[in-house]
Amino acid sequence: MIQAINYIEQSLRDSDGIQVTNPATGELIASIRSWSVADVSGAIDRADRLRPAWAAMTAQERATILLKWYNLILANEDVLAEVVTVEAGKPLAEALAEVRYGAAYVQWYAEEGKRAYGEVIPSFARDRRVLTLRQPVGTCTAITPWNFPVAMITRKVAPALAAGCSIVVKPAEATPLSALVLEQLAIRAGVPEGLFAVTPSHHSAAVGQLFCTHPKVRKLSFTGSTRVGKILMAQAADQVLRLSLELGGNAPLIVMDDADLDRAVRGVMDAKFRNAGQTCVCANRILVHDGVHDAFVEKLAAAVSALRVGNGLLADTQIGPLISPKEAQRVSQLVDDAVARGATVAAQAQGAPAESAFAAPRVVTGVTPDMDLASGEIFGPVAPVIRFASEEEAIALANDTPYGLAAYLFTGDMGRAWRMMEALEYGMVAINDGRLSSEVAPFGGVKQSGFGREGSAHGLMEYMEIKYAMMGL
Ligand SMILES: NC(=O)c1ccc[n+]([C@@H]2O[C@H](COP(=O)([O-])OP(=O)(O)OC[C@H]3O[C@@H](n4cnc5c(N)ncnc54)[C@H](O)[C@@H]3O)[C@@H](O)[C@H]2O)c1
Ligand SMILES: N[C@@H](CC=O)C(=O)O
Repeated sequence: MIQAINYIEQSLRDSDGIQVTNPATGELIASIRSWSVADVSGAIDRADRLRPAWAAMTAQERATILLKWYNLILANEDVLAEVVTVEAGKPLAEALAEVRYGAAYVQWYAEEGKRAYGEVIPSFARDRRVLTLRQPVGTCTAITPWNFPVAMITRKVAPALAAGCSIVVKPAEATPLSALVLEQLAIRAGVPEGLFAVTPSHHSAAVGQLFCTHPKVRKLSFTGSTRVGKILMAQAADQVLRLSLELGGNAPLIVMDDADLDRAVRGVMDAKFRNAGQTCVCANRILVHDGVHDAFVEKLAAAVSALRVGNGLLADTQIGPLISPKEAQRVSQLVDDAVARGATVAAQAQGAPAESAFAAPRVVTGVTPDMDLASGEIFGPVAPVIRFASEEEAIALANDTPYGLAAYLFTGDMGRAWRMMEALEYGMVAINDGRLSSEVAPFGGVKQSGFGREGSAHGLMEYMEIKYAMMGL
């Protein structure tokens, strides 16, 4: 049994609760308490009671505790990384990178909380003074997915705590263990127990409804699918609840005929195959100019064929399993459907065991926009290649989706890069690079990829209200 389970209090274990399994082996790792809706409601009440004392502290006092939490996460990074690998499947090196990435949000917001400045505004009258101040939103809730079980929590909880809010988090059922370890480390750092509460539950839909309707909740931050985001948005309308929605994507990665092809291939390997393709910002459609299509596909095929698939705990694994056998089956069906409609599997990595949660990394050529492989979110290690003939066609293809999270562009012409970046209807555009996530930058989408930003100074403002104060002299 992994060392990390020792971090989880005995009281949180329950043999009839949520069964957490290792997607690489199907083995049961732990069984933990599933919170009832009434229990979660109690957690919200408790978080709300603890909030005023936390909000009354100075930003520096909160920062001191958050920095202790940051240091504790780093001191336990190997344990946390192992938990992430065992419950989510991603290779250890990637899991460690996620833990450090997640910790970076805690450090960033510990510091940024001290800069939640107000304004003194030139007045509209000689005898009046106009100013603004920032105040914490209040008691918050969050619902998070399984694909980044550490970072998707810290990038909500750190700004919430830094702003002076309390927050109750329901993690994904597949990955509650890293969330519980994060909570324990926060308590050890000095965050009052219950101010940041983790409430894993089998009752996702009912807890979601509670988060939208509980009278003490002032905000819900959700990361997950567009389907569930829409349900929550409808439920939140009744009490005009403040929302942040970080939803699904269908990222285009455009390779122009003037691109450095080796660099573009490296970009696809980063943007497509991170976490076995289970990332909201994963390149979902590789759009390649006719003039370089064959040369590019040859290089990409060589790189994908060389990927090593296996259990994430093994040192040389580059691609772990998907989150469940059902997901692997869904991804294979998408490829089969595209092939039946005329596409070709141009390359495939070896080593993915059949009938399991593993999916073979593949390059599929001859894909057209109407195929399900191109129009939906793949969430697996498959790179569909679509040809185009002009800059205008590339932009039209890229924007022809209800999603608008991330886009990638490879070109050697800086004028074209600027022009195309502006024309892409996406919240984030990476030029000549396949990685854009960072705690210093505003992460978020447009269209049906949601609204709100996480990371950077903008992420703190998601947890603060502006109060306008006017004083007559
Ligand atoms: N934009 C981003 O920052 C971002 C980041 C990571 C993942 N995602 C998206 O998340 C999705 C993958 O994650 P997933 O499969 O866990 O998504 P999901 O929407 O199925 O689940 C996300 C969370 O919502 C909960 N949930 C499920 N049904 C619910 C309901 N009716 N009411 C309330 N909560 C409910 C789940 O238990 C889980 O905790 C992908 O679409 C991916 O693009 C987006
Ligand atoms: N991968 C994203 C989160 C979405 O999956 C990130 O880089 O933060």
